[in-house]
Amino acid sequence: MTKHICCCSLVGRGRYSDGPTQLLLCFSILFYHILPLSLFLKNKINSYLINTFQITLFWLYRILPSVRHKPFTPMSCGDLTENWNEVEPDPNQLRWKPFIIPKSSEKKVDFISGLHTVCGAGDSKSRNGIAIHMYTCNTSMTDKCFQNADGDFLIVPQQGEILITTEFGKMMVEPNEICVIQQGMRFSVDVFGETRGYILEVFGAHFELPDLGPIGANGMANPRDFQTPVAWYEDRTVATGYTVVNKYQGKLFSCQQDFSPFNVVAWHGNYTPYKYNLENFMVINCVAFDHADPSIFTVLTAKSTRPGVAIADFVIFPPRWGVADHTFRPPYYHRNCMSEFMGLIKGHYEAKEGFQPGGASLHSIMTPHGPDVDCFEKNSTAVLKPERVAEGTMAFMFESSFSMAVTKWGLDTCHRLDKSYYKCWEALKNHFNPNWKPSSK
Ligand SMILES: O=C(O)Cc1cc(O)ccc1O
Ligand SMILES: [Fe+2]
Repeated sequence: MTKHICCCSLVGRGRYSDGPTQLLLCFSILFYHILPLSLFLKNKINSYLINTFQITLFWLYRILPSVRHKPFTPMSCGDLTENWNEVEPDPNQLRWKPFIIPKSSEKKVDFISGLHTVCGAGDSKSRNGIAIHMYTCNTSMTDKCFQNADGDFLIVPQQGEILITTEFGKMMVEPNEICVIQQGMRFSVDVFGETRGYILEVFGAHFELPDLGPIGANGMANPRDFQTPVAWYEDRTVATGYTVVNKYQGKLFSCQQDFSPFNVVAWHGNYTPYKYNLENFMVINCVAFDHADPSIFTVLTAKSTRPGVAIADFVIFPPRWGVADHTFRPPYYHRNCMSEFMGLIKGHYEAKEGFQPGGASLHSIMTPHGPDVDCFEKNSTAVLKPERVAEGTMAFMFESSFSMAVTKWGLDTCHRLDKSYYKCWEALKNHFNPNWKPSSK
């Protein structure tokens, strides 16, 4: 079998080299995977293997160490939570209308105050779990940064580009691109209007490319298409106080310091933030008959310790050709041993009307779901010629082996739950005909 060398595992937990710009600083090494590591580079051409050992290391050469700050004190968490027992469990199919973005003329909301937890499971303390958040904001973070001590954020902008200043440099991330800010990396978000997006947070694992198995050397998300920032720094004293917000054990804390944390003059290593344009996804799919599992659309996965079982997969439904013969081409009706949270960046999802950009759906473990009645009827009799599917659209799924609980905000106080969702299947008819014969194969 072809040996594929394109697995990039940004694994491990680094410690920041956090002192003055000398080489005598701490670095971390973690022996984790048996895969070669590749480094996401600032340009698309020069992707290369950093080495063939199983290590994650990084050095940050900075002007002042992060330790020079006043003590952290608790602050309001708003709608951000890791309490999965706020409301009773709900096994129903759930669908949300587009989440409301506050108007800046009414209320200034930045990326942090605009975080709302929709659902999740597990726990940041035992380093095993997942949380799904929406961010809806209208104002840039000024003299304020965020760090997540609990896990990694995979950010999916849906409306409005976000300019993320990180300790490693700056990244502009537009809708149809995604980025990952790994555990502990400090960042600040600038926005340019009403802004909305989705966040998949994983505790205790990092995102990596899925193993390609029989696909071989290339396909799906290729390592060369991941981009990482170049070092950017400011040597800025902030006499009025710079605020560092720390998400720690599911709660928010803040502290003050008198300098910008974006004071990293240079960095080196393979534990970095990175971004990826979903247009670069090389789609693999059925070219004969039947409907492949959407795992073939996995962009990134956060593996659990159980082989083959993900804490969470980030899966997309990109524009593609549908060519399958003798096949009902849209998704099948199913119950899943995984939880499926779906969002829509743009366009229209093939299987359902009423699922709108900026909205979401959750089909929990073993909750039945599938195409709505119109999609079923239309595609049951459609002539199976080659057809473009999902042109101009981008839906995605956060698929998790965890049985997720929905928060009080998600079920109630966001006021976006579409209570009529179940009706889209009510008119499904019985078409069973025991005498039916296939006309031709
Ligand atoms: O439920 C969904 O819409 C997502 C999905 C799509 C698909 O093509 C097959 C299975 C699946 O869960
Ligand atoms: Fe599904």
